[in-house]
Amino acid sequence: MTSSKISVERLNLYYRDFQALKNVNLEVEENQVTALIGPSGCGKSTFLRILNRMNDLIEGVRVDGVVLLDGMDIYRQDEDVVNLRKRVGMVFQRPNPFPMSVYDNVAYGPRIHGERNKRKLDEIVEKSLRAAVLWDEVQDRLHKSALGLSGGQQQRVCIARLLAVEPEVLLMDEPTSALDPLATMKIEELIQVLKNDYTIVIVTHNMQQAARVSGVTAFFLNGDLIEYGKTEVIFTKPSDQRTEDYITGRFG
Ligand SMILES: Nc1ncnc2c1ncn2[C@@H]1O[C@H](COP(=O)(O)OP(=O)(O)OP(=O)(O)O)[C@@H](O)[C@H]1O
Repeated sequence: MTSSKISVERLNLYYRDFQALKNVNLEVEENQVTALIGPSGCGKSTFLRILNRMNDLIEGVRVDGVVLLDGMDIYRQDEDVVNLRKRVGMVFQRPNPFPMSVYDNVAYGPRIHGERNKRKLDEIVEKSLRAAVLWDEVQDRLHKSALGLSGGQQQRVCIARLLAVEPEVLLMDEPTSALDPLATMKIEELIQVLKNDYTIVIVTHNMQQAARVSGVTAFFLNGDLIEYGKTEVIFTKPSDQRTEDYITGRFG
């Protein structure tokens, strides 16, 4: 049995008069990894940002349609956007730890949300770093700058920073595009572990990566969601010719 964590219904997004998403309908399953694939400019990142209202920060954006998170519309007027972004956190292409220690990066969110107790913060930092499979690598350098870590470690600091505020959904926008193959593999392994506790939506340009990490794949083209379904089906027997052309490398 699977259930939807997020339901997107009749979603349109405009950047001023340019329509970047066209009548998109998609169910994001709970405790599943959903991969968004498609050629550059098709609207993957725009769609990802819909899910925690990051597009609100871009001038000239207009959204219509419905996005339900656990059945509640996140675009309703009284939605608490700060709380929404705590529940639906985001990891970006380039690791972007704050220029502060590893510890302070991870403690940042809980502190903002009012946690002051040192012992409690220590616990949260350790738990989050363990969950991001980074603890063993950084436990003796917690108070050194996160910027001194490798790219892959920095990306895991960013993931630990998210986990520290106990999100429900993790949005990942090409999280390995700036990483070498070994660091990429570690993040992919981490995604497999995290999906037991979180609902994950990942944008990737890398089709092998989508096939490796996701259970569901959605293919976008020019702002349309062409189709989505079980990853193995999308990659072996897609129902739309355009999906087949894309996954077999005929364009994109
Ligand atoms: N801030 C913006 N203002 C105007 N147009 C934008 C803005 N951001 C994106 N677009 C346009 O919306 C469309 C979708 O862009 P988006 O970045 O979502 O695509 P993408 O599939 O994630 O691309 P990529 O794989 O290259 O990151 C593109 O045509 C892009 O030029």
